[in-house]
Amino acid sequence: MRNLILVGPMGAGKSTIGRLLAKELRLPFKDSDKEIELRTGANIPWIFDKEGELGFRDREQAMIAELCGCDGVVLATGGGAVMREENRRALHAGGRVVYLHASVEQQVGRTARDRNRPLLRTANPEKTLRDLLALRDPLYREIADLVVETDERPPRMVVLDILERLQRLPPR
Ligand SMILES: Nc1ncnc2c1ncn2[C@@H]1O[C@H](COP(=O)(O)OP(=O)(O)O)[C@@H](O)[C@H]1O
Ligand SMILES: O=C(O)C1=C[C@@H](OP(=O)(O)O)[C@@H](O)[C@H](O)C1
Ligand SMILES: [Mg+2]
Repeated sequence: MRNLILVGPMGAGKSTIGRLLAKELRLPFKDSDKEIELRTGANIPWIFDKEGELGFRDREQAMIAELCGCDGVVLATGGGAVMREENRRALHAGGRVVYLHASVEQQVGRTARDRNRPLLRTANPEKTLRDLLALRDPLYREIADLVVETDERPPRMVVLDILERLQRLPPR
């Protein structure tokens, strides 16, 4: 399989664990959101403000298509990447897909201090995360080769679990 791709909700740890996995595997690491920021020179909240969510999703779709065409990279996606069917197809075809699962309670704790997620600027971020997870969880599962629990486990332990379970996956 060409790439190793992380999907899952905000605060699951895709960016953190992707970086550690890439280091461990000595592969390049790409974070779709970071690549969009590098390419545009703007941060994610600014893009949402100026272009709306639709503008961001179009940029995200183009970036996912490009990054899924790479060979031998670890790729962290944004939590909403699975919302578009075109992205799900590209991600599934682009390599092994790992769904990093986190409970809503853990997501709340891990995202509370970070102002960089425009979708969580709501009166009740916990409800927002719960509603998004209800909608997206089946989509993460639809394309995942592995579902990995991240609740109450430090990133290093999640990384070791992924590496061990990847070895035991049958070929697709
Ligand atoms: N397994 C974990 N246990 C505790 N904290 C974590 C874990 N994974 C990530 N974090 C922390 O949660 C926050 C969000 O992680 P991040 O990698 O940005 O998530 P994502 O990219 O999935 O939104 C960061 O502060 C990170 O250090
Ligand atoms: O869930 C989402 O729709 C989003 C998740 C974010 O990435 P992380 O999942 O890395 O926080 C980022 O792409 C954007 O703010 C939208
Ligand atoms: Mg991230």
